[in-house]
Amino acid sequence: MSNESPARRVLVLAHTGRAEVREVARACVQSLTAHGIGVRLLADEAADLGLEDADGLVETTLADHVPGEGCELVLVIGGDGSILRAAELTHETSTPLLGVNLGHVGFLAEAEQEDVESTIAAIVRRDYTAEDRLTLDVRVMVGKEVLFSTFALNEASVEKAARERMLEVVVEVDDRPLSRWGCDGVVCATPTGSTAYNFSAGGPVVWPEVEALLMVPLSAHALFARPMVVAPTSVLAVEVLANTEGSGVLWCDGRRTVDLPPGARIEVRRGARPVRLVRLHQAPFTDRLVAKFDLPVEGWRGASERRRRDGADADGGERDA
Ligand SMILES: NC(=O)c1ccc[n+]([C@@H]2O[C@H](COP(=O)([O-])OP(=O)(O)OC[C@H]3O[C@@H](n4cnc5c(N)ncnc54)[C@H](O)[C@@H]3O)[C@@H](O)[C@H]2O)c1
Ligand SMILES: Nc1ncnc2c1ncn2[C@@H]1O[C@H](COP(=O)(O)OP(=O)(O)OP(=O)(O)O)[C@@H](O)[C@H]1O
Repeated sequence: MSNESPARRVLVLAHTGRAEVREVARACVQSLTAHGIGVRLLADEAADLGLEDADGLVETTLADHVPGEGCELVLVIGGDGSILRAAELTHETSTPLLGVNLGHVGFLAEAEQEDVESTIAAIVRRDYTAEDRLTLDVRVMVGKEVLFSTFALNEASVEKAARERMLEVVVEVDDRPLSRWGCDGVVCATPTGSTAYNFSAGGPVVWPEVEALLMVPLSAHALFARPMVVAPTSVLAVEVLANTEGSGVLWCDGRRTVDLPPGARIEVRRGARPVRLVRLHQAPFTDRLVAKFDLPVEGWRGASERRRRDGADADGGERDA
């Protein structure tokens, strides 16, 4: 490994368990270094990529390294799970994340596999912006003791631990009790997470520029069990009843977890530190939703479609009957 310190440095994180990801990751490392940009790799991923002995502009993280420190962005090669993992690894440094989707959905990714070359070119030209995504700060209290604290980019989900028992909770907004539910769980989500677990639970899709916190119950056995949207300044809480047999489990972004004993109280508020996602194009969120969820839009006749057709006609395209 080299001791030289490059003027520019990118952290490359890859889902190295997959052969096609390894191939794309190696190509990205080669291309970035060929443009004089330093690449940092996690030590185990460098080994998986066969780059542990690479020198020049490639460096691996040392035990005392904060992975994203000193890096202008993180190139994440994988799917949404990889981006959530990257958010965890770099939360401290708020280094912007640029996802290249080699997963299944890749809702959070900005580029697809076929865009790798243009993505590297945009990095080289510094032709990108970073968008702040609202996060959650999540704290689990048992009595006065803080049992666990973490952040979430998608959601904090309080779930029942045993499949044969409902979870008994009281939910609270801004220090006022709202309702008591026997349920499978409660999802507290961000706008970013609105298309993930919240979406499956019947919560609303929230455009990312909206600042809000969401709360949606999972299979609540109750007449009032609607998805809720509250101000970003609100504080949500879910209390697992103290005198209940069912205990629970907290999951944040499907990654950070803790068991919830009866009496646990989970507090969720806007995170102090956003996650920054790199934008390469200014494509509207609506287009991403349509593309990723494969929504039917044939027959739409809006203004931009009319302009597009008029342009095609002027170029000799066929006119509609
Ligand atoms: N019933 C459900 O829908 C359910 C259950 C558990 C977890 N999840 C989600 O899985 C996430 C963890 O993702 P993973 O990839 O590590 O696990 P995973 O491999 O189990 O994938 C979960 C799915 O959620 C998608 N996803 C993740 N974040 C998304 C987002 N912001 N918008 C749209 N789709 C998104 C992924 O692409 C994937 O298809 C959690 O944060 C949670 O939102 C969903
Ligand atoms: N280098 C890695 N080592 C170990 N696990 C990883 C690595 N990269 C990603 N993962 C984990 O693998 C799982 C799947 O990640 P991936 O990004 O491929 O998501 P996916 O589910 O295949 O795609 P999508 O989420 O877009 O549908 C996630 O839990 C993620 O945290």
